[in-house]
Amino acid sequence: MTARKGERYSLGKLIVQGGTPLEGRVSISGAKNATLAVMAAAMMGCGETILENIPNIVDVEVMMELCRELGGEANWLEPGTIRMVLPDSASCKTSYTLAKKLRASNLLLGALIGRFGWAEVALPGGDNIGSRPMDLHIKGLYCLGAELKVEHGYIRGGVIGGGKRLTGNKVYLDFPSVGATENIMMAAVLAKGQTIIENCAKEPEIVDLANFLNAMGGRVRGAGTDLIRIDGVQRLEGVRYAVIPDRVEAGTYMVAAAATRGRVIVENVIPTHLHALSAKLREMGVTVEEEDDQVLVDGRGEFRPVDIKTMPYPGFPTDMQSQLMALLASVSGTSMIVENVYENRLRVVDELQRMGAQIKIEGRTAIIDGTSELTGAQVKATDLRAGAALIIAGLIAEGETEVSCMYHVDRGYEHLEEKLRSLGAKVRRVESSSKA
Ligand SMILES: CC(=O)N[C@H]1[C@@H](OP(=O)(O)OP(=O)(O)OC[C@H]2O[C@@H](n3ccc(=O)[nH]c3=O)[C@H](O)[C@@H]2O)O[C@H](CO)[C@@H](O)[C@@H]1O
Ligand SMILES: C=C(OP(=O)(O)O)C(=O)O
Repeated sequence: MTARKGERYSLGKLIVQGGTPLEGRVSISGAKNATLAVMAAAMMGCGETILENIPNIVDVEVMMELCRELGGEANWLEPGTIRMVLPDSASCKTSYTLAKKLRASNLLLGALIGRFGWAEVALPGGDNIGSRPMDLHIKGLYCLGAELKVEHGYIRGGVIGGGKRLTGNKVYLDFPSVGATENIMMAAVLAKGQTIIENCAKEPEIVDLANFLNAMGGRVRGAGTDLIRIDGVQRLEGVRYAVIPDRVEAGTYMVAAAATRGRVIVENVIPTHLHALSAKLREMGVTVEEEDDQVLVDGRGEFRPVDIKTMPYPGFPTDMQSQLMALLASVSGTSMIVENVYENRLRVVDELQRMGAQIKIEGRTAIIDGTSELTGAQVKATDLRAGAALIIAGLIAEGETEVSCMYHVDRGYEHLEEKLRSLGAKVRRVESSSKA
């Protein structure tokens, strides 16, 4: 596949001309967060794995680089399809340089310890949206017999007393952490005996990972409920697998359609994954109709303000909160958003205020008074979803908005400009030489 580095590693800005309702159809790419977990798990298989429906985004590129750094192979076979293989001679070490670029590098911990009994991984990066500790991952892996130390920015360690295989056990998570559930699942799938993860995460990405591990020969049951049971197997085989569609990308286009008072059919989605968002949009007065693998969003009506609390799945996703805030900033009346997952995920408010949004923060709550018109301004993406929110705000604002720090957005949205332009949006990328 030809490199498209100019686009994917862009430091550029997005210029958004507001005022055009989005109309048409948009097809949703594979889920970033499912892809990254499945890619980590692919490194546990003996032989090559072919993954389909893979989005061409920066985080996927970095995960492929991490696989190569470990001594494996990872390459695009065609758009949407990658091939990965990690041999028995893998190094089990990831560098700070790569690991810091994304959150999901932390999933190599469970994958490597599960397969090789040992790992040394640099602490991950990802969005700066609040404290993102690894204590639940480490405690969970300790229950399976791995002793891990955090030293000099790395998590190092392996099976207590040496050896390659962990031992299944009961793990209770204090909070249903997505990453901790994924790491423990991967470590447990090759452990001796049975592991039970209680109060685990229930996100669709967890179910996708379980399906992938099972396709490789694992025995994982209960994914999607709050108790996962895993019977350890001796080995996993490389397979061919297609990841689920991205519910956050889908949700972003749904909100953009509503915000611009447009009408868009969002295709290649699993509508049940979008229920928390669809319910809120309907409560606002937006028409949302589901059919098989598509959702129609029609925003040509009167909107009411709503209140939102972010929660683990099936609650309202934290990853959709900023985008909805941009929409609510244009809805008359007072709406409230309570961010329960990350204590610092309201930083987008400062940027929306530059565009004239009337939003106050009290603790973890944003109080949005949607009476004033948004106006185009120079703003910066403070994280991936904040960037998406500012683009939505730009689409409804009067005049031109310049969203800088687009590298955040490039971590998670495939072909963003093309997709927006196909819906009639006036957007263009301008390269810049600095990250600011
Ligand atoms: C790559 C990926 O899949 N990222 C998603 C994943 O992130 P990630 O897996 O990092 O999110 P978690 O579910 O682990 O984090 C949720 C909460 O748990 C806390 N926590 C987490 C782990 C831990 O050991 N200790 C602890 O206290 C975090 O501080 C946070 O407050 O789920 C988040 C919650 O849906 C999403 O926003 C991210 O898009
Ligand atoms: C927070 C997110 O990503 P990450 O966990 O990769 O930082 C996100 O996808 O919104």
